[in-house]
Amino acid sequence: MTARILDGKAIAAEFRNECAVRVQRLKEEKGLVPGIAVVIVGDDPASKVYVRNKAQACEAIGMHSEVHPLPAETTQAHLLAFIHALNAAPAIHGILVQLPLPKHIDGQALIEAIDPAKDVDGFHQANLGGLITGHPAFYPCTPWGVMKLLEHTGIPIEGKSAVVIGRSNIVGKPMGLMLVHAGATTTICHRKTQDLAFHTRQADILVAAVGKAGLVTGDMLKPGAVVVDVGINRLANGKLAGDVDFETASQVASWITPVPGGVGPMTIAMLLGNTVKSAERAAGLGTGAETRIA
Ligand SMILES: Nc1nc(=O)c2c([nH]1)NC[C@@H]1CN(c3ccc(C(=O)N[C@@H](CCC(=O)O)C(=O)O)cc3)C=[N+]21
Repeated sequence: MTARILDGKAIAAEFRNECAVRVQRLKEEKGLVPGIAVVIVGDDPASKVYVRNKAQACEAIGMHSEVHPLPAETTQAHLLAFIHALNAAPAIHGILVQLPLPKHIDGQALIEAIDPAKDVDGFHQANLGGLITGHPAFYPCTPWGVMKLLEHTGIPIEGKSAVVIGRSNIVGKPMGLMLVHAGATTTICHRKTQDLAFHTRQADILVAAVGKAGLVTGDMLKPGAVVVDVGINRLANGKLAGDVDFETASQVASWITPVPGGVGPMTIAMLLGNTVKSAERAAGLGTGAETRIA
């Protein structure tokens, strides 16, 4: 079998176009421009690239975006005060604190300081907790983007066997919950899992979110599986690679995401979606179909 490419770049572009229409409607009907504030502490070079990409994506659909670069030695107290000010700013509908943060900063405390109604990353406890019952204010962008990719295959999730590799708070755990909500029998594997291949071979849907290049090879897959690669690993030669060995996996899978051009662009598109959603709520507009998963 040769897998079909699950083209995140194209699907993200389509979703961004839908967001642009919603931004236009907000402007015309409510005179409101959705706004996002990105706080970036220190000068991690990778973070700078991401933040620039996010800002460009926002501006391209007519949103307001502001980036607040703060020096690495900024204090926790200053950052908390900064976030409180953004919470109170009416022009700001989404607040994102770029991770990773310098070591002296308590990142969790910063995330909890964000108004959950502006937590467009979906990282606040109130939103991650809301995932349990299925009604958070915002879904975390990466797993939500994965759900959109799965939807695109047209393959029903209900009753399928899903395996997530990775148990992080921002990808693996919320991903597992979303798949459960969508009706998949779901296993979350992680570094303590005894026989990873035993589990992955059962998977109709496999999501790898570990950060280890080449972890998943074709021989570990069930023939016809849908394979979603969340990993972004910078190789020694400067190239990006996922957690999945594309060469062998694409011989066995029915659908597979590339890296780059798979999950990454979806993450950014979902961030825009969450910010537009937040602005729609502020304007008293509906929060219907676009908030549902799968
Ligand atoms: N508060 C916070 N929220 C985040 O969502 C967040 C964060 N911090 N810190 C860093 C990670 C990483 N992340 C990516 C988003 C898009 C691409 C992306 O678009 N990647 C392109 C390739 C980009 C390249 O060439 O480097 C692709 O996969 O095609 C990658 C990584 C969001 N993150």
